[in-house]
Amino acid sequence: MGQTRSHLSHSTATPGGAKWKSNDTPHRLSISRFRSKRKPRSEQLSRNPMRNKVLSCLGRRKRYSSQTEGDLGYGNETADLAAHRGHRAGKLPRDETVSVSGEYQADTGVFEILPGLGDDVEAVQLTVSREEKAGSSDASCLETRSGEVSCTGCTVPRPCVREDDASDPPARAMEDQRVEGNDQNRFMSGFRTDLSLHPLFTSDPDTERTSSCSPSDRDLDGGLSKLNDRIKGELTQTESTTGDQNNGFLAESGSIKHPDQITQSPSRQTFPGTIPKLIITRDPSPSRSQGTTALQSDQTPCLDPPADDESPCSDSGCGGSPALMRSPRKLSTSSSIGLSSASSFEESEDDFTGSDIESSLSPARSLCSAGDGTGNKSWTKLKSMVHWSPLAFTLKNRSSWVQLAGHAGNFQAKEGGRLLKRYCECEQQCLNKLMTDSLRPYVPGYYGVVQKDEQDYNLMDDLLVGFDSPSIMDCKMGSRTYLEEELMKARERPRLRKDMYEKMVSVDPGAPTEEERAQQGVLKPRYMQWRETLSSTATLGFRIEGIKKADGTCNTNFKKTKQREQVMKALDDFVDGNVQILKLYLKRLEELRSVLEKSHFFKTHEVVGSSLLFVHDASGKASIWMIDFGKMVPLPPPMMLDHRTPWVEGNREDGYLWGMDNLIDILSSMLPQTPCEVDRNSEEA
Ligand SMILES: O=P(O)(O)O[C@H]1[C@H](O)[C@@H](OP(=O)(O)O)[C@H](OP(=O)(O)O)[C@@H](OP(=O)(O)O)[C@H]1O
Ligand SMILES: Nc1ncnc2c1ncn2[C@@H]1O[C@H](COP(=O)(O)OP(=O)(O)O)[C@@H](O)[C@H]1O
Repeated sequence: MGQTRSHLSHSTATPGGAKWKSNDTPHRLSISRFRSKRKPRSEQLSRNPMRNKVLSCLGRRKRYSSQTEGDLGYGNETADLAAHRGHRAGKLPRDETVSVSGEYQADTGVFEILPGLGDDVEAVQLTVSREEKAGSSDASCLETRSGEVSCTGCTVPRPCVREDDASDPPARAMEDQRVEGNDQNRFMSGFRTDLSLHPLFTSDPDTERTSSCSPSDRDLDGGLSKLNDRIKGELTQTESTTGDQNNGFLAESGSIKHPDQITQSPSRQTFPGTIPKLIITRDPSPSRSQGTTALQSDQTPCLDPPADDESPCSDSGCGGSPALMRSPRKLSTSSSIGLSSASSFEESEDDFTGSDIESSLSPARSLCSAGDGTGNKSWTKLKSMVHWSPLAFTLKNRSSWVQLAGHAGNFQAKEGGRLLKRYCECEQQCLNKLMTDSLRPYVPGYYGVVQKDEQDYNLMDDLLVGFDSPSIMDCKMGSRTYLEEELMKARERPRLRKDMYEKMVSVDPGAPTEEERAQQGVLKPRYMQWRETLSSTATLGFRIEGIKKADGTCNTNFKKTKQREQVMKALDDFVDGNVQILKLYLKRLEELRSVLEKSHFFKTHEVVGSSLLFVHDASGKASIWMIDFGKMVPLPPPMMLDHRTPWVEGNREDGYLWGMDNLIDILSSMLPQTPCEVDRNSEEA
C-alpha cells in the first residue's frame, strides 16, 4: 500500500558524465550534442481574419456540473450513475444524424451492434428524432437517438491528484515575455495588427469587440452557416474504421545520453512568439511593478457565471463550472488520473497514498504524490495499483486503462478495447473527419456517438489495448492552450474562476495579482497563460501533463517542468533509459510530423489542448497517438495554418509543429552519437 518508489533515474547518475547504467538498459554516453532539426518557418499562408464564430457552436465539453466524490469514482457504481443523471451535457441537436464510423450503412437508420462494445452495448441507432427522445421518460430505458450502453462493468475513473510545490518561485511576468525571434509584422500583414496591443477587458466590451473583430455580424453569420453546412456534409462521409491501433508499434535498440550530460546548444530554440498582454503575473523581481492587472475594465467580472455562458469546446469555459464555483476545493477534473475498474485494476481508495493537490480531498482520497519533475520530490507509487484480475487475462482486448490527465469523469472504459468519452461535438466532428484523413493511423479509431444514462459519449479505441502493463505519457502540444474564441469571450464577458485561482495559489501563492487576490478569482485565459509560462508550453511548444510507468508509479505534477533539461530528465525516466524505446518514439514522431505537414485537415484546423499519448511496454512495443480533439476547431476557409508561425491574435497559429520540432530535437539529443557524429563534433569543437 502506498509504496514509494520512483526516483528520476538521472538522480543516480554517475557524476562527471561517466557512463550510466540502469538495470539492463544500455549505457548512456557522456557526449553532449544538440541536433537542430527545426524546419524553417514557412511563409505566411493565406488567412482570413474573420472571427470564426462557429466555434461557439462547435464543441462544448461539459463536466458533470455537480461532481461529488462519488462522481469521481469513489462511490459505488450505482451511486455514480445516479449522480450522472441530470447532468447531460453537450448534446447533439435532436434531429442530427449521428454517424457511427464504419459500422452502419448510410440512410438505413437501422440499429447495429458495435462489435467492439461487447456485451455492454445493446444497440446503436444512427438517427433519432425529438419525438423519439421525448417519449423516453425513463433514464434507464433505451435512448433511441444513438443507442444504449448498459451499465454493466462501467465505472467512472478515479481521479489522480496532483501535488504542487508551492514553495517554488513564482512564474515570470508574462507581459514582458516578448521573446526573441518574434516578427509580428511578417505574419500579420493583412490583419489588424493592433489586436495584441489592446489591453484586454476594456471598460467597454462593445468597443473591444469592434476593435478586434473585422467582419460584420452578417459576415460572421454567413461564415457560420456555410461552415455548418460543410460540417453536416462531412458528418455523412465517415468511412469504415476499426480499432487498428496496433499499427503504430515499432522496435529498435541503443543507448540514451543522460540528460545531465547534455549541454545546452547555442542553437537552442526559443519561443519565437509574444505572450499576449492579457496576463500580468507577478514577478519576483523588485524592479517589476506588482499588482497590475490585465482586467482593465470597469466591468466587474462575474464570479458565478450563468451556465450558458461558456467558452467553446470547454467543459466550463471562461465562465467556469458553477458547481466548481460553489465548491472551490473540488477536485479539478482536469488534474486527474482515473483508473477504470472496467479495466483490470482492482482498487480501493484506501490503497492510494500521497497528498492531494486539490486539498479539499481527504488524504485517503489522494492518488499520487508527485515531484515536480525536477527531482525535488520522489514519486509515490499509487498503490499496489496494478493488481491484475485473473479475469483480465481471459478477456480479449482489455487493457489496464488509465486516465492520466484531462477531466475526471470524462471516460468510461468498455470491454472490447474501447472507451466512452464524454461527448464533445467538436471532438466528434474532428474524429469523424480524421477517420478519412491521412492522420487516421495516428488517432484512436472512432465509432460514433453512443448514449448511456442520458449522457452522450464518443466511442473510440482504447489505445492501451495490446500493451502489457504499459508506461504512458501525456504530452500536451502547442504553444497556446486556449482558443482565440475563449480569449475574445473573456474580454467581452470576463468571468472569474475561483477554482483556477485556487489551483494557481496552490502552486504558487505569489502568482495572483493584488486584484486577483481581492477577487479570489482569475480569468481562464489568465490561468491558462500562467500555466503555459510556468511549464514548457510557452518555451518549447509542448508540456508533459503526466507520466504513469509500468510499475504503477504516476506523476502528474509537471506544472513547473519548463526547462529543456527538466523535460529531458522526465523523458529519460519515462523510458527508463531504454534507447530502443526512445528510438521508436523518435521514429513515430518523425513520421507523424511528416504526415501532419501534409494533412489538409491539420492545416485547416486550430489545434489547441490536444495531446500526444506515448505508450510503451516491457516487450519493446512503443507508439504515439494524437488524442483530445475537444479544442481542435476548423478555420474559416481559405485560412490555413503552418502550426509553426508564432501566434499573434488573429492568426490562429497554435505552435503545434513548432512544439513537435522541439520534442523531436530533444529526443534526438538524448540518443547516443554515432562515431561519425562524435568525429564531426570534435572537429567542430
Ligand atoms: O490542467 P489544469 O491546470 O487543471 O487546467 C485545466 C486544463 O488546462 C484543461 O485542459 P485539458 O482538458 O486539455 O487538460 C482545461 O480544460 P479545457 O481544455 O476544456 O479548456 C481546464 O479548463 P476548464 O475545463 O475550464 O476548467 C483547465 O482548468
Ligand atoms: N483513446 C484513448 N486511449 C487510451 N487512453 C486515452 C485515450 N484518450 C484519452 N486517454 C487517457 O485519458 C487522458 C485524458 O484524455 P483527454 O482526451 O485529454 O481528456 P480531456 O478531454 O478530459 O482533457 C489521457 O491523458 C489518457 O491517459
